[in-house]
Amino acid sequence: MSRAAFDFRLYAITAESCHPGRDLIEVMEAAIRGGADIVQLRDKETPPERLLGQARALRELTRRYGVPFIVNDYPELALEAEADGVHLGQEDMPIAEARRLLGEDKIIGISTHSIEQAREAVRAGADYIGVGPVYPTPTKPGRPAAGLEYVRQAAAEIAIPWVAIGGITLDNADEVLDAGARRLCAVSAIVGSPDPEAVSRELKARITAREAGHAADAAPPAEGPIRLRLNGRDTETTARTLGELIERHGLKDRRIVAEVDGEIVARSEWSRTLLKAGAAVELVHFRGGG
Ligand SMILES: Cc1ncc(COP(=O)(O)OP(=O)(O)O)c(N)n1
Ligand SMILES: Cc1ncsc1CCOP(=O)(O)O
Ligand SMILES: [Mg+2]
Repeated sequence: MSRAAFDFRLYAITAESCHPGRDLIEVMEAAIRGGADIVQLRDKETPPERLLGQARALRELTRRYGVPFIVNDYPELALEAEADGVHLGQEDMPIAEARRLLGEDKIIGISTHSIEQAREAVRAGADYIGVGPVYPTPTKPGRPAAGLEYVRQAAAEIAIPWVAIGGITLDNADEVLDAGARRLCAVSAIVGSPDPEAVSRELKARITAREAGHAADAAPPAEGPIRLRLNGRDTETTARTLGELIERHGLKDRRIVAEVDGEIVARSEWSRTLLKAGAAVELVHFRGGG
C-alpha cells in the first residue's frame, strides 16, 4: 500500500471483547467483505509481544483483500508484522519519532479531540486524523465526547484524510455525515454485531450515497470542452471532474496518484474536484505490486 495513494471510507477496528466465542479473523473478514477498506488491530489488554501472531494473521487477511492494515499504539509491532502503518494517540509516541522509526513509506494516523490538535497533527505530518469521540462510548471510557461541532470544524478546515470515530452506529451515522464527515470508523457497531458484514455494507452505502450527492451538487452545468494540461500535454476534455477524467482514461480502478496544480488529490475527493481550464493534471500510474 503506497502512502501517497492512501485513502479509505470505512475504518474497522478490532475489539475481541465485543465478539466472545467468535474468531477475530472471521469477524474482520466479514467487515472487509461488507466494505471496510482499512483495518486496525487495537488490543488494550494484551502486551504487544503477545500480539504478533494476531498482527500477522490480520496482515495476511488484509493483504489478500488489498486493504491497508494499521496497528494501534505500537510502531515496533507494526514494523515486525509488516503493517502499513500505526495509529497514535495524543499520549502515544510523537509523530516525528514514529516517522523516524517507521521510515517514509508507512502510514501514520493520530487521534485528535479538538481543531487545535487537528491543525497540529497536519503540521506534524500525519497521514490521517481520527476526529472524536463524536459521541461518548464505552469503547473509550473516560474520554469525553468532542461532539458534532468538532466534526463540522474538521469538515470546514482539514484537507488531509480524517475519520469520524466514537459511538458511531447505523442510528446516528447520517447525522455524522450531515456534519461533514466523509469517512466513518465504527468499532463496537461493526465487530459487536451478529452480522458485521451487513453493518459494514450499510455504513459504506450511507457514505457512498453522500459522495454521489456531493458530486451531483458540485457538477457545473454542461458546457463545451475545456483545455488543460494532462501529464504535460495539452488536452481537450469534456470531463467536468477529476473523477470523470480518470474514468475516461480507464484508470479508475488502477493504483494511481492524481495531482491538480501541484497538489495531490485524495481518491475520495476525485468525484468532487472540478476541473478548471488551464489546470495542470498529473496522473501517475504505479506498476507492479507492493
Ligand atoms: C482511527 C482511530 N482513531 C482514534 C483512535 C484512538 O486512539 P487513542 O486516542 O490513542 O486511544 P486508544 O485507541 O489507543 O485507546 C484509534 N485507535 N483509531
Ligand atoms: C478508540 C476510540 N478513540 C476515540 S473513540 C474510540 C472508540 C470507538 O469505538 P466505538 O465505535 O465502539 O464507539
Ligand atoms: Mg493509543
